[in-house]
Amino acid sequence: MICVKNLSKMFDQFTAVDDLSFEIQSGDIVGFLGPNGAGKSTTMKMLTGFLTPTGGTIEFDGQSLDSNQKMIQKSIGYLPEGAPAYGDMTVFGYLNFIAEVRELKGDVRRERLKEVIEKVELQSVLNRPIENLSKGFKRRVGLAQAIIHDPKILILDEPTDGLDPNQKHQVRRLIQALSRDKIVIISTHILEEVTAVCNRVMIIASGKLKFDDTPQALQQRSRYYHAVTMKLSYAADISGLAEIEGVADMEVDRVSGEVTLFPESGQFILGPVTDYVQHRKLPVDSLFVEQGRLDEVFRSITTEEAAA
Ligand SMILES: Nc1ncnc2c1ncn2[C@@H]1O[C@H](COP(=O)(O)OP(=O)(O)OP(=O)(O)O)[C@@H](O)[C@H]1O
Repeated sequence: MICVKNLSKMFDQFTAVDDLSFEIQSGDIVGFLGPNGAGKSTTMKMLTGFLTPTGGTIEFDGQSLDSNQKMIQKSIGYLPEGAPAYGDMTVFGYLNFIAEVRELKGDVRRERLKEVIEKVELQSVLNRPIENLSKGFKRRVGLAQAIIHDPKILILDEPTDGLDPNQKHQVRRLIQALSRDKIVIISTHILEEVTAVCNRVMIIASGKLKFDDTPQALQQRSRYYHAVTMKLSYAADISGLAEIEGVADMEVDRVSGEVTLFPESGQFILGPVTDYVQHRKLPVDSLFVEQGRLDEVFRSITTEEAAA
């Protein structure tokens, strides 16, 4: 378990991380979200012992990071932002070097290297210098070095940054497969990533924790949660839609032409809306219940902070 209390980091007079407190249990895959400059990387660097906090405490299984850094770092795998590596080394040379640094020896090292290379699918580039690889392969090499010693805690700073959609999918699957019995913390700008991979979301803005709950709870915060959106095949009189019982508001998207009906608090309006549409024979092409729009909640949570 990771226990963080009142963590802060100042760079001169600037507060990058401001009084963060949270606990993370084994099995948690935490999505760490926040706008640019929110303090995600700084927090991750403090969790991994690369940066010393200005204030607060970090404990792993009851042991303070401050006084047990070397021992705790052995159980952490870290993919820093941008996945830095020694560019002139070959992929195999680099991973072998990291395995050595992680004190893996003999058969265990050979086995781990084989396993990780297969898992991250690096077989085709093993003898190529890292600097000549595509961005996607560089990220994968970064991921491989982070997991080589089978750490209990994985801290991944934007692991899918710069990957194409197929590679993103592959890395997410890999993170999910790796996550059993581990703590995984990933920072990302991709909101869909948290619903695809994480069971917990933490949002920070200006160094402060603004949200800490499940991805579903985040979606439920959206004003679109359980709204009904429909598209009509041609213009029709829709004024009555706003009068349906349980409907609080109606909006028409000028670009897409979609009509969205927002429910009153706690109401589920799909039934009355479909009844109305059928009864009035409205020319509806598509109609669905919204699950909540993450970009909208993210904006409202992080700009509340800016306004505060
Ligand atoms: N070494 C440093 N010296 C001074 N300021 C720093 C330093 N490192 C980070 N900062 C500042 O601290 C703030 C938080 O930076 P951080 O990199 O943690 O944000 P982030 O949430 O990871 O952002 P991004 O999503 O853009 O990677 C930023 O304003 C950044 O400029």
